[in-house]
Amino acid sequence: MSTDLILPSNDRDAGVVEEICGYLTEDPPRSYFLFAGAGSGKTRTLVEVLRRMTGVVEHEKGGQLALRLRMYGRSIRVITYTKNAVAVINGRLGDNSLVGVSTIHAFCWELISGFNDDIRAALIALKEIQFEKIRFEALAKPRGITPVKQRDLDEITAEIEAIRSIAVFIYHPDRESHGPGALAHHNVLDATAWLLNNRPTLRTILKDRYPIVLIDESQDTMKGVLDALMGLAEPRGSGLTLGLLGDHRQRIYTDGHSDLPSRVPSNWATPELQMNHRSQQRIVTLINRIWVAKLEGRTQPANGVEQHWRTEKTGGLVRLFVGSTSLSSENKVLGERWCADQMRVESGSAAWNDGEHQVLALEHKLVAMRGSFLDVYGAMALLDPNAAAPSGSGENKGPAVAKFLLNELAELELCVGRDGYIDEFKLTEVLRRHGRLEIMPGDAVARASRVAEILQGIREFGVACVNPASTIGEIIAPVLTAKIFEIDHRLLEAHADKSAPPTAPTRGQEESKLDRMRRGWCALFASPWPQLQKYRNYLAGNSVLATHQVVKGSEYPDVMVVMDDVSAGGFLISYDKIFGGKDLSDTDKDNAGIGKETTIDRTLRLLYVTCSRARETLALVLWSSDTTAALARIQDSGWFSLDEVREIPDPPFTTQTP
Ligand SMILES: Nc1ncnc2c1ncn2[C@@H]1O[C@H](COP(=O)(O)OP(=O)(O)OP(=O)(O)O)[C@@H](O)[C@H]1O
Repeated sequence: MSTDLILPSNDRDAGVVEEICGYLTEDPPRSYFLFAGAGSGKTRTLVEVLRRMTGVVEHEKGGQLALRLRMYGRSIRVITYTKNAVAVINGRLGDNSLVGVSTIHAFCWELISGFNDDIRAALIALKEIQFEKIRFEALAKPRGITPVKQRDLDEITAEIEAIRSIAVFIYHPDRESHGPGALAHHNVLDATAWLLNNRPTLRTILKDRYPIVLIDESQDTMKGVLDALMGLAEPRGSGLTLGLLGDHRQRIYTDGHSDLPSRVPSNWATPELQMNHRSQQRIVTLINRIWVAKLEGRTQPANGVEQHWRTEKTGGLVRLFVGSTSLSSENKVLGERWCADQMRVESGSAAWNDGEHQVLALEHKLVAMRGSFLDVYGAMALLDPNAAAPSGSGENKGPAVAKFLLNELAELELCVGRDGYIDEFKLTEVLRRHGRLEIMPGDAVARASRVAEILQGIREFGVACVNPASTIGEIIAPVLTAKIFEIDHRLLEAHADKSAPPTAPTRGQEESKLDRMRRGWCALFASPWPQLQKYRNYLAGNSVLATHQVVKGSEYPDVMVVMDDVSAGGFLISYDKIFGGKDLSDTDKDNAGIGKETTIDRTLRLLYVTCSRARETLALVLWSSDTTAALARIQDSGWFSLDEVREIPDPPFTTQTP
């Protein structure tokens, strides 16, 4: 396969929409797997197909299909990975009663909710399978079922008994459910997969309601549900037609099949999108080369279409910066600023100057350090490790106990001018929105006194706000004292408690939730006030910082990918191994030997995803444990030309004036 192609046209994929419409309207219809690489315009293709299949855009066979769907009260179902993607597709599609778009969780719950006896049976069956697996594995070992294993087995038996006693199961796709009968997200997917495999009625209901199901990001779709649906779509003409859209090069979660293309039945159609409409030529050639790279430890096949850039996008700038990972975190951040400065000089793009380029780091802590909100992030992670960081699903609310700091306080802050002046009109609006005006005393004297109390609290808040040295604890004190909002009692109690925080546990030492949260509160109240706003922005996805994993589906003009294995501290990903600064471990070699997924496979895909987010310029910053070895390997790889690679100098870093 050649990597650098001369392009005849931007329209080489123009026939794919019609090709897919043909498969869906054949008699019997034919399932398909659409290979759609990064920036290939999957969503546009999907929406255009749906428009034709539902009679919005004139299409002879599509019009007939729409008529049949309408006659039998059926619709086409589209399953996407995030709620954001649901909104994008619905937005582009407009009002269309013949198409239902949802996440897989919402889809599964829609199918099974209310069938409480079936859900119960599924959950018990799944627990019994788990029980048998643990028992079987334990019996195969010389020590047999040890007391610890027996405890695990007893726990499962108790869980089965608890499930038996539940009459009604509850679930909400957009949030955690609590209380008796509450199902976790994975329970719903597992139960649906089990029921589709074991309950013919559910299969009939599904086919009858949704004869066509199209699944976006199928490479990351939970394999249990995907397998059940793929089984239902066989043989052709069974009543269910599937359309899978995906890019196995962009698989970053472990839920999906490790090599989906190889599992696609041979009688399915496999159309391909060959264009990359997003990125400049240099970025497209880089991702093409990355994907076909022959690397030691790679088990993942290099199958997939080579992409073509648009004829007018013949530019693009890529630089790889390599520095020593032994530098302190602070120096790494300064080093990355130096890299951004080099990008500014070489690309002439003002974004690199103004810090408007998108920084992608491997892990939330690294992002928090680069975004100067590490104290607040660390504190939030202690309050609720599962809710402190954006998840990529678009629903990031932060720890529920800190809701006041993330919502009401942010609104209050907007009522304060730069000089600490309070905009009373805005303030009244905020108080009204939170129902605080309704509970004002009716009596005129009491009311005046209450207003004075609130204003006093707000004024003190305003003064503290404009002082960047204020801590979060100091900022909220007057707001709490004046009881301006209704606040979670846990926050109130924590703020009133002036005791010192418990000491952090040592490695391997257990810590109670109470102690962990107390440490979180103390750290939060002691954190510098300006960090809170930065943290809120990050949580809401409005920051120029993100982790590698949450950028699925996004694109940015200028991207810096920070590759720092040591600070990230994980073991599943290692950029240094890909770039040659670190040797493969024995486990990597063993896994590669038996064809099991390796660190190299996972890291390569993540690198593919991050690089393919860039439209114009891309800076890769590698913090390596052996810069000399890495630089030599990089030279051999052929991914970059010599003048695209820079060694990051030792600190102090000097930048050039713009
Ligand atoms: N046919 C087209 N002509 C011109 N631009 C297009 C076309 N299709 C898509 N684009 C543009 O290319 C960019 C990438 O499209 P899109 O985000 O839909 O790709 P994608 O396939 O979802 O990519 P990824 O899987 O990498 O997230 C967008 O800016 C989009 O507007």
